[in-house]
Amino acid sequence: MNEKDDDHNQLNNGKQSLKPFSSIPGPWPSLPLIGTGWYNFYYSLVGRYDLNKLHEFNIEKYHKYGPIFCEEYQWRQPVVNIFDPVDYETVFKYQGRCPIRPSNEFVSYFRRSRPDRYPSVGLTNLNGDEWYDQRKKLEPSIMKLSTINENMLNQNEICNDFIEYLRQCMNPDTNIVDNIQEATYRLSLESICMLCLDTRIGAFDSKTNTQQQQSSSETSTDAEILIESTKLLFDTFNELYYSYPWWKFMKTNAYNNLEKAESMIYDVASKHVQNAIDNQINEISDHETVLQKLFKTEQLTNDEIKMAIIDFIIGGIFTVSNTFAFLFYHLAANQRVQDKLYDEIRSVKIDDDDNDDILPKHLAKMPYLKACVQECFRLTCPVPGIMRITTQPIQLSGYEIPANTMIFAHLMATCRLSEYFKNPDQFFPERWLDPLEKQKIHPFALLPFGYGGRMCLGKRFSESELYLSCARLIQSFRLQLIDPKQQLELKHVFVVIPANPISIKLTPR
Ligand code: HEM
Repeated sequence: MNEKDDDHNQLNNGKQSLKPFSSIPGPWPSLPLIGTGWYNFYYSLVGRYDLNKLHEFNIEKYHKYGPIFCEEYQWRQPVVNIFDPVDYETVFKYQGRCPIRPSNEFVSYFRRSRPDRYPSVGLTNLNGDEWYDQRKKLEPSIMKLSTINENMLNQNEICNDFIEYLRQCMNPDTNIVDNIQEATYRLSLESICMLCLDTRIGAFDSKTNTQQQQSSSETSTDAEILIESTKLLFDTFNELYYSYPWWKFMKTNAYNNLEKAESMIYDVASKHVQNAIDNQINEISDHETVLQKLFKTEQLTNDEIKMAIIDFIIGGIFTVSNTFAFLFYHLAANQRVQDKLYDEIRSVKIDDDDNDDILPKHLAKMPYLKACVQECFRLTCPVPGIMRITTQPIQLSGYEIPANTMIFAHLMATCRLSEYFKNPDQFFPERWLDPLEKQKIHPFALLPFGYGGRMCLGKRFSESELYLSCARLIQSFRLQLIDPKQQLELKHVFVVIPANPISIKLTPR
């Protein structure tokens, strides 16, 4: 969609039949100050509303009100909730040159209070021309396919260490790895640091169990501090984003934890970024790292580069590691799919198996692997939804939506509804490969990384990391659940993660 198209007012199409904004269904009445917040409060009293189960509650509301409903949040600010891919298409196609995503006010507030550290609130929290300017400077450094492909050999080395780390974690009698997420956090942290800094942060160096970490932070490595602080950060996001903003009036527990997590991440990450800056600034290497590319970008200060990389690290740990955990669970729970995937990997590597490395040329011949990752995103997308503020009047599900309206697109819920996906609870990668099945899926029904100008900056890197590391793991081990009937429960902590540790039996191939 170009700017000229954006100027076109979408409301002009079929205006006569539009229903007014005020007639959008939703909880009622809307009270002074708290709007329809009483609804969530009422359901929390009867045990149905729980911040960690928001993803389920949203599906309940869908069944009650339909694919579009309006709620009013603090100070009666209306929020239009949508579930229909047709409406997603409208929102994302008419978002203009600078799509507006409401910032995390609490992060912005904290970062503004530390101008000595943060030159701005960071790309994720910027809007308008300031966002556009930063995005144009940062995007080429991390979204280029050549950057991602050049990183593949490094990523293979990280996979060797990941596989070795799993061998160490495994119970030698049963081959069971308890809590595979502890390993996937390390994998995703090591990978994002390698991409951005061209340095190994040493995430697999020490195997400290969670109990030890809790009792003594001195035993934690830098990698463990980054992982634990990121977990704490997302926990506080959940509370600060979805609860009443008491933090604006006094420092709440959640806000104190946000300060603590942001500060710990800054201290550790900025030390590593500074080391990389000192070591690499004049280094000539066969490929340019993200850091070196950022250095070449005119008008980016050292502090801006540091902050961008810190935000890439924060963005890269939690989302990718939990996607890995989901993916390994689905493959362990679906032996038919895993066998088919293993056959695909073997057939691609059969003429070229000097070592276990998987390179872009191999990935290009692995459509089933890509379908497995796609299906994992559909069934268990770590980002449950995306918010936007409309930049012009639009129509959604036949209702008139004025400019400046807050929209919540419930991406994850859509993927779980039979209205949009056949047998939505089944892990069935073939739906993405069979042309007849695929054409029944709306192109905007699965958008794990968002869409358009504000789409995730880590999309390319995350996909390649997921493909490669998954292929390497399946090449080395058969994955099995200890209890084949074990259900995957989800927990909403701003993103969606497994509610309980996932234990997997890894039988060497
Ligand atoms: C499975 C992995 C990931 C998922 C599912 C994911 C998903 C998302 C989503 C849904 C958005 C919002 C897009 C929108 O508003 O349209 C986003 C934004 C963002 N992501 Fe990711 N992400 C992932 C990994 C990463 C990684 C590895 C990085 C590190 C480079 C990253 C960096 C960012 C940044 C910087 C933004 C803000 C972009 C902007 O506001 O312009 N993400 N991500």
